[in-house]
Amino acid sequence: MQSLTNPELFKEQCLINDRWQDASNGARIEVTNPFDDSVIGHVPDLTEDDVNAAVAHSAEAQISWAAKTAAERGALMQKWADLIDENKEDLAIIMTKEQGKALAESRGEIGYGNSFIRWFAEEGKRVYGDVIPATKSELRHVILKQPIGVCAAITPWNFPAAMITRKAAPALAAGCTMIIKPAVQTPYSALALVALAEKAGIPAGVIQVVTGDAAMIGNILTSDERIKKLSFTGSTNIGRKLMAQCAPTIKKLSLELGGNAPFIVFESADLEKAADGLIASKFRNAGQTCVCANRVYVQASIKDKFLDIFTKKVEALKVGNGMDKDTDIGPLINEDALDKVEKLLKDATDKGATVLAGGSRHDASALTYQPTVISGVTDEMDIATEEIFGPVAPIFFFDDEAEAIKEANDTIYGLAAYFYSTDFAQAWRVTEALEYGMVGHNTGMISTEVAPFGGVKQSGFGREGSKYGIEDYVAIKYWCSDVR
Ligand SMILES: NC(=O)c1ccc[n+]([C@@H]2O[C@H](COP(=O)([O-])OP(=O)(O)OC[C@H]3O[C@@H](n4cnc5c(N)ncnc54)[C@H](O)[C@@H]3O)[C@@H](O)[C@H]2O)c1
Ligand SMILES: O=C[C@H](O)CS(=O)(=O)O
Repeated sequence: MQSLTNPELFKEQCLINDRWQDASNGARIEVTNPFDDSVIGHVPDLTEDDVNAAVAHSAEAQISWAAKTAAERGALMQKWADLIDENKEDLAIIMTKEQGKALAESRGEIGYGNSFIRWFAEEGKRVYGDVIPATKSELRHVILKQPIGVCAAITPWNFPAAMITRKAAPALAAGCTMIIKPAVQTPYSALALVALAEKAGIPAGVIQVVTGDAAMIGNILTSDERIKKLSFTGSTNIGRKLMAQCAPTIKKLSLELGGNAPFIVFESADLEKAADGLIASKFRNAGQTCVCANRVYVQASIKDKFLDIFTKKVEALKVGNGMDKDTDIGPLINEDALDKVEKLLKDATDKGATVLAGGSRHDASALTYQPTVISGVTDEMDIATEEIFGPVAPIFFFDDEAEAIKEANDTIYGLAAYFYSTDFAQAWRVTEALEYGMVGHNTGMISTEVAPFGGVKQSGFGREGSKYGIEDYVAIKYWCSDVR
């Protein structure tokens, strides 16, 4: 890949144990740039034997990795984080080339992803147990927390780096090893991160990336007894499937799944701030994030004023090549994603919605779409229940708080929700009433390594980041001892 300061970061092989290798049968998968459909390169289409070898190396490496102290693991993780910081621009270029997002967003994701490595390098030192007061004079009750062992991660294309480190960091800090299967559309960010982990001195087999047929690799990662936990981030449909595949071996599971975030603008809101927050939440990554505003509810009493402010901001957004510094919105990931956006929009307008801005493909390239606002959206439209995963803001209207809460909660999902209000009594009521794992109040950007990221209902379970995130990678052992 041209334009990299450190071309060695562009890996077209997988690191299995201590060797960068092709698939044993030489099979390869082509990877393209979603902005112009140019071929970026190829990655191995690994065989079952190749993936099973990675599992074996992971199991072997886990023993010595767990034997290190948390401080020793943390020091190696900090070296890894230092190398990521040093190579941030190259990592961002790789990400924009393979995923399409604006370069500024890629830089942001690299920093966000690295924050998990630094956070858990420290959290690993705080995996405390307990000594419980004796129930009898001769008995001692002690609680140990130990690493659960070999872990696997299956990650999506929309955040090719952060979804990797948000899983690998707590796993490694706890003394686990990790095998990662990135999305086939965006493998290079994962491979570059692992190359830097190797350079930092993280031992062979501790963190590996396997590329190839998703179903085949998934079958191995969900069924192999040696793998004790699977962490999946992706669609709810695939999450259900993987959950079922993990059942026979009772694997520990974390599921970060789909979303359908409501974004509520109450009449007491600062409308300028609300419009800025909606731009940030809705159009980040061209609307391809699990926590994007997916349904916008505007109180009827301020709808005209808010829509005027918001629509003008949407029309100012620039669509283009993510590598151009002025680009706000890059391409969608593939033709299927674009087709879905067009189908949802046609269904909505056929059923009476009105286009206030955008509404069609952009001429910047084949997979770009105009940032779009539609109003007069109703529950009868498919866009009310489906995750759009594109730059379209559907506007609903409501009269009172009770109606807004009822509408906001009317979904199988429960990942993120947002509302703007300067009435703090209302803020307490609304936050407590919203059935979501995360609530943004007067902000459209909530994600940080210090807070627990995750959902309820069919958005999954488990939490990533925060003081809670490492708990998913340890097992509690109760030791009862008669000291007579
Ligand atoms: N909750 C979160 O933190 C979060 C974060 C990012 C994305 N997502 C969700 O992910 C979805 C978009 O990402 P996507 O299109 O990559 O999702 P996806 O579910 O299609 O794919 C996610 C990962 O699963 C793999 N996969 C697909 N089928 C598989 C199978 N049968 N066995 C094993 N692995 C399989 C894919 O190759 C990819 O690596 C959206 O629904 C979005 O909301 C959620
Ligand atoms: O798409 C899902 C990501 O988790 C979004 S965020 O970058 O963590 O907000």
